[in-house]
Amino acid sequence: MKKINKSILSQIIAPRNPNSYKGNYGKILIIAGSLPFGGAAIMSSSAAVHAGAGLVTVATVQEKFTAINTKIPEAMTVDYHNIIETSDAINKANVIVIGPGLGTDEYAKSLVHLVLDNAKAEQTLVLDASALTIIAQQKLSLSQTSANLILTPHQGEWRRLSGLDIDQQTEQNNQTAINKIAPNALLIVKKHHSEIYYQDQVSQITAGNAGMATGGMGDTLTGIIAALVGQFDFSLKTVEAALFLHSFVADKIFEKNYVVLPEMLIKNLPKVMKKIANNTAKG
Ligand SMILES: NC(=O)C1=CN([C@@H]2O[C@H](COP(=O)(O)OP(=O)(O)OC[C@H]3O[C@@H](n4cnc5c(N)ncnc54)[C@H](O)[C@@H]3O)[C@@H](O)[C@H]2O)[C@@H](O)CC1
Ligand SMILES: Nc1ncnc2c1ncn2[C@@H]1O[C@H](COP(=O)(O)OP(=O)(O)O)[C@@H](O)[C@H]1O
Ligand SMILES: [Mg+2]
Repeated sequence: MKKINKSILSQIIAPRNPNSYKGNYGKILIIAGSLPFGGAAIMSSSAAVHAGAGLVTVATVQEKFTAINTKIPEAMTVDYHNIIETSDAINKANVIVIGPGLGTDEYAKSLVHLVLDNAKAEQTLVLDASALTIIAQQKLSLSQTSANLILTPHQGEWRRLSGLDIDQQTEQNNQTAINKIAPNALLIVKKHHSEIYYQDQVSQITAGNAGMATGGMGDTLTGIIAALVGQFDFSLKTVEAALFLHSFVADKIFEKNYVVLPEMLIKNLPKVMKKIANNTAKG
């Protein structure tokens, strides 16, 4: 299994073109949150904004708009109960994230169907958390969508999707399972030293720490992945860089802190990315 190290960061994260504007850095739509899980939508969208996404829209329940607007004024909001506005936002996005804090009720299920039915080839779709649980419960096929697919289950969600118990989640078994579920998808199995499976290539990050074992850390990762794909386009390397960046920033924080909270990680993203981009520029 290939190990992903720090060098991946400077292969992807580059200085910005002086003549660029927000439209050059990705339109991200994050379909997330529900009454009990407002924080997931906040952490995912805040991570996307701080990792450099040009425009971020959160589709969620109206009750959470004030919290989102207060915490992340950069992000726009759409009421996901308004199907016309949500469909329009799906059409306009470069990257769509669905699942963090969405819950698994009938309405959440209909949103997962809406996205799977409407995502287009030039878009990237990140399926996380509740969306993965819905796909597993309903045995939904992922073959009808032509978008680039990124699945980000933790080991418990991967168990639901693949039917593999955690001690059976070996490289070989995971590869066979993703080839059956969605052969063209990029799969991240999240754990200590997360693994990436994509078109017969398997890689693993060596960064990451137990301080990250806190609610919202995966929601944060989805925002970082979306932001990097929005800025640097979909590729295995872009997703490897996003996964590594998440744990790399967390490791720096963990040197001096007992736990790594999503907010601490998110706040550090612009500075760490600037340092990487400066090094990239130096060659
Ligand atoms: N502040 C918030 O709004 C938060 C909302 N969250 C949302 O809560 C919903 C439920 O997600 P959960 O992941 O909590 O619950 P799940 O029920 O999907 O997964 C937890 C189950 O997986 C098992 N498991 C095995 N290996 C694991 C691993 N490496 N990491 C995590 N669990 C593992 C656990 O033992 C447990 O049985 C999702 O929509 C999620 O996005 C969470 O992200 C936490 C924070
Ligand atoms: N002990 C650990 N070592 C390294 N990374 C960890 C550890 N615990 C959690 N993480 C990382 O934190 C994130 C947790 O994701 P997830 O379980 O989906 O969180 P949530 O749904 O609460 O946002 C994953 O990226 C995972 O790899
Ligand atoms: Mg999660």
